[in-house]
Amino acid sequence: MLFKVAMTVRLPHDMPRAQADELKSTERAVAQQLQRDGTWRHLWRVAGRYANVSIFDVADADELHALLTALPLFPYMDIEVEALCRHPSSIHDDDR
Ligand SMILES: O=C(O)CC1=CCC(=O)O1
Repeated sequence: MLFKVAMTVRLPHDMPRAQADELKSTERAVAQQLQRDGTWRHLWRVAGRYANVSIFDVADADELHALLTALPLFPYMDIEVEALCRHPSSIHDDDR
C-alpha cells in the first residue's frame, strides 16, 4: 500500500544544537536505509519550510504507524497521512 505522508519538523527552540544535530543525523541514517529497502519511496523537501512530503510503500497502516513512530524525530514532527490508490488514468504500473 502506498501512503502520502507530510511531516513538519518542530524542534524546540531551546534544544541544544548538539542534541538537534544528533537527532537529524540519526533520522537521516534511518530514512536512507528505508529508501534503500524500497519502503520510503520518495522524500521531497517542501520549498521554504522545514517539512517534507514522502511516499511510503508498506503492507498496511499498522506497518506505517510502527515505522513513523520509530523515527528519531517523531516526537518533534506533525505528521499527516493519506492513503493512496491507483489512478485509472495512470500509465505507470508501479504505482500500487
Ligand atoms: O528534514 C525533514 O524533513 C525530516 C526528515 C525526514 C527524513 C530525514 O532525513 O529528515
